[in-house]
Amino acid sequence: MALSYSNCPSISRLAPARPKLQAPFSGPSYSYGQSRRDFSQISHRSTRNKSFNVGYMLEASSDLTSTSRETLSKKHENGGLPTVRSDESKLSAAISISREAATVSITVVGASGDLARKKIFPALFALFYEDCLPEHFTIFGYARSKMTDAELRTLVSKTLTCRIDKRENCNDKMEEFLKRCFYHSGQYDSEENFSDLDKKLKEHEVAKISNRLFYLSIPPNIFIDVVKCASRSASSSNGWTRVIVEKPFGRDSESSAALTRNLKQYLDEDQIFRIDHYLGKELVENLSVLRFSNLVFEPLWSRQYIRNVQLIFSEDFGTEGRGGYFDHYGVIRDIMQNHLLQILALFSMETPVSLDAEDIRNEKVKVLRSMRPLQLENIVVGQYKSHTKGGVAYPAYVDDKTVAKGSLTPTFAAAALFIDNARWDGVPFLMKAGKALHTRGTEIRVQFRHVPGNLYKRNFGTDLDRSTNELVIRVQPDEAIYLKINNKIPGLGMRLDRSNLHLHYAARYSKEIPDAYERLLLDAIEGERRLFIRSDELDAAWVLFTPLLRELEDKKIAPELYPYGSRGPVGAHYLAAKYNVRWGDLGSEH
Ligand SMILES: NC(=O)C1=CN([C@@H]2O[C@H](COP(=O)(O)OP(=O)(O)OC[C@H]3O[C@@H](n4cnc5c(N)ncnc54)[C@H](OP(=O)(O)O)[C@@H]3O)[C@@H](O)[C@H]2O)C=CC1
Ligand SMILES: O=C1O[C@H](COP(=O)(O)O)[C@@H](O)[C@H](O)[C@H]1O
Repeated sequence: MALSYSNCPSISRLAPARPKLQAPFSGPSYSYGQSRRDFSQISHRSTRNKSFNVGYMLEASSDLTSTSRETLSKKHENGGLPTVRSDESKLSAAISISREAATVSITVVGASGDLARKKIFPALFALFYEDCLPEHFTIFGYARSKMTDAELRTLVSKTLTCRIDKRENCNDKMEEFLKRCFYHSGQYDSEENFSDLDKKLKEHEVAKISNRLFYLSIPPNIFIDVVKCASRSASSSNGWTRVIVEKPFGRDSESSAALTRNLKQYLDEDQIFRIDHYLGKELVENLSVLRFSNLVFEPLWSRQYIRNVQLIFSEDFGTEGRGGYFDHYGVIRDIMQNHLLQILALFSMETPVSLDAEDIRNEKVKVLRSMRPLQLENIVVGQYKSHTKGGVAYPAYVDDKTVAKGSLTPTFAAAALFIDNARWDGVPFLMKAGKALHTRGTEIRVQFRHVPGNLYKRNFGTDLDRSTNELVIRVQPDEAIYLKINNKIPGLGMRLDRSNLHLHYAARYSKEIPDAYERLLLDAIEGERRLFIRSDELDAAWVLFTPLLRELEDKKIAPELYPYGSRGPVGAHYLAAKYNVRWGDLGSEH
């Protein structure tokens, strides 16, 4: 059955970008560009917007033949709104032909591994299920393990699931998807093996243009070998070649800079898609919408009204199975320096000029560069120890055989960070991240200041803090946004209580929320870079954490032990108390 994109959900999330200043077809890597998801919006947009949609569409159509590209380019240069209007249907037709004229080959390097099985193949299937993959696409698994195509398909099929709201034809769809999956076994440092892959990819690239996406789902020590071999022996000869790089992006400023330098020996920055999957989470993406499209929030978004901001990550399981990796990095590098810091940057950045990837990333870099590097007195580290509960014995971190004996690696950390700019001067941004805690969840909590001269302060008793407003963005699980307000309890008396204005996603939206990897894979295929980390962002992030990480290691700071399944070390409460903050209770809406 021929596939079409027609059912792929239109993405109102991709708002029109600013017109590009450079020529749309310049540069070494083709930008297959924005999706037909954008094109589906064209007819709803104003004439004014159409002018930059042309730029957008031109970029999108970089896989057109040169003649049609030139024709489209000329139309753009003419500034030609009238032309655009009259030629809209021709343009759409040309673009749809162009899409048929390109194959996208997706190679998952490290296909035998955990992430590939758990996240990448299921995300690709979900995109296929939603008709979001191009008509001509092929998926190749690449790793050292010996496997046939059939064995890969069996491996992959075990983790595929169908969308809960659309179960029809699920098995057919799975079969169809699996038929497009192939496997090539090879070494990560063998150009010859990548040349063989190249030949196999070519056999499946039926369209005129071949675009290639490599997903590096492998340990970081082999990133460069793979990039070197893939770029020399298996990059596209007439379309784009992009590489998704998984974290960790180094261990500190130096190693991260070295990684970037080495990647750039073989790739241009715009071919590198550094993934932080938290940026693909629905509520993280919604942060900007909440802030910049609701008048009620943005005016309050500063030191004037916000007392503190909390970014809390908690997992109710340990490092099971990933101790080897984790012990080399620890929770500060694994969660704080990337996932939580990225959320912080989006939360606190100034209004970008537009929703264009570069404009957003410019603002993120600015705010990161306004932050104070973390200091030892503003951090508490912990490590889980064994604990028996209900007759079940839970292991200590150091019981993991892949973890070094006597390891001091933190599995928990709490930190106070500060942004030294006019908007946020003096506001503590508190981060807390831990494994093997009592619950699983990620939340952003915004505690507002007291109401000055509050007429009702008598009604709150002595604990004024309980009467301040709090905005909670529950990133996961059970996505929700709620605002804690004070309210009069109905009746003849004047008693107040705390109530929540509540947006509960499961109740409000029937559609299942896509996994972060789906969104990010689709963006990478479409050349949308907004949710990927630029190298200067990464540098700025490491500057904040590197001195502290070095000090922790040099001074061999011992983590405070906490029982598996507990709420973490008490030191985290002392740290918060130092800044007059009480941690929000994750998952609790009271
Ligand atoms: N798993 C997860 O939940 C997450 C993982 N990541 C990152 O994604 C990447 C992949 O993670 P994950 O799938 O867990 O990793 P794995 O440890 O499962 O490794 C993936 C594959 O790489 C090959 N490999 C493993 N170790 C080595 C080695 N020392 N030298 C050469 N090849 C090796 C193996 O394939 P073969 O032997 O067949 O060649 C393995 O199947 C990593 O960078 C990780 O940090 C990021 C976020 C979450
Ligand atoms: O990047 C990582 O993220 C996972 C948590 O991701 P989530 O989407 O399940 O919240 C974490 O378990 C892992 O240690 C870390 O490397």
